[in-house]
Amino acid sequence: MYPDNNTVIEVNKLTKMFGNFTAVNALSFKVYKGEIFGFLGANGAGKTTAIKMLIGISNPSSGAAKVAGFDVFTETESLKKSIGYMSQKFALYDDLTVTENITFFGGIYGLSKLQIKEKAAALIADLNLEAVSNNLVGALPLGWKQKLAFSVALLHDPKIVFLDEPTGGVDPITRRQFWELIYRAANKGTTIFVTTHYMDEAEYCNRVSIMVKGNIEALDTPKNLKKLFNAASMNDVFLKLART
Ligand SMILES: Nc1ncnc2c1ncn2[C@@H]1O[C@H](COP(=O)(O)OP(=O)(O)OP(=O)(O)O)[C@@H](O)[C@H]1O
Repeated sequence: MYPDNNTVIEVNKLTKMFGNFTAVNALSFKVYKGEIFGFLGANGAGKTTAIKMLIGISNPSSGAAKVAGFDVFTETESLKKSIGYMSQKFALYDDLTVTENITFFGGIYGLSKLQIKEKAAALIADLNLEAVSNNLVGALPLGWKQKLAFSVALLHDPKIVFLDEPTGGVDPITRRQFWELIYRAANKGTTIFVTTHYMDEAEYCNRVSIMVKGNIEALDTPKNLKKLFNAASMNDVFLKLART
């Protein structure tokens, strides 16, 4: 399905130690253009530590990785320009309006004034935010904030967007709507690297890896993982692995 020349993330024995503690242990995997890659694991499994290395803000202890063609040790500035990032904890500025947030992040991403104006108009229309474009983001419902934060993370047309628990705290219908945006971005060729604790979302991914105590214990399509673990759902797969 995904030929090797479409590899956008290539990880080889990537490891992170904190003193004597191995938080991420020799991860090796590839992620492809336009793929929705689920990066699962229980609390403390090492997901955030791995993501920090992949987005170029934490030096690996050993191993190698290329993200969007850039080395995570030596080319972090170019790497950062080629990716988008959104987490549950840090997204947008509550005390700026919708338009101001878009303008601010567009500037950080190095877009021109004209590009920002055009992209802001398209984004606001796309998300049906016309009526609230001059409202403070802090006053928006959480689900709207998340959709806006995702769209802002895509402003500079990154090759890959990293989503660290992007849908925490909202209801299943709102999460489903968020995933519609993910599918649209993936269909346009953007790679989605997503962590989640919601197993229904794991089912939506093209492939899923499951980390247990710093190791990737399983990596395949949801369909194959269910077969492999003789499980009815990804929830069952996850519980079987997490219990081992
Ligand atoms: N800076 C640090 N120094 C020491 N230990 C750390 C540091 N950062 C993370 N850890 C430890 O590394 C392990 C993995 O943490 P990490 O935050 O990557 O897990 P996670 O899978 O992202 O968990 P969660 O789902 O709760 O976000 C944990 O045991 C954590 O305590």
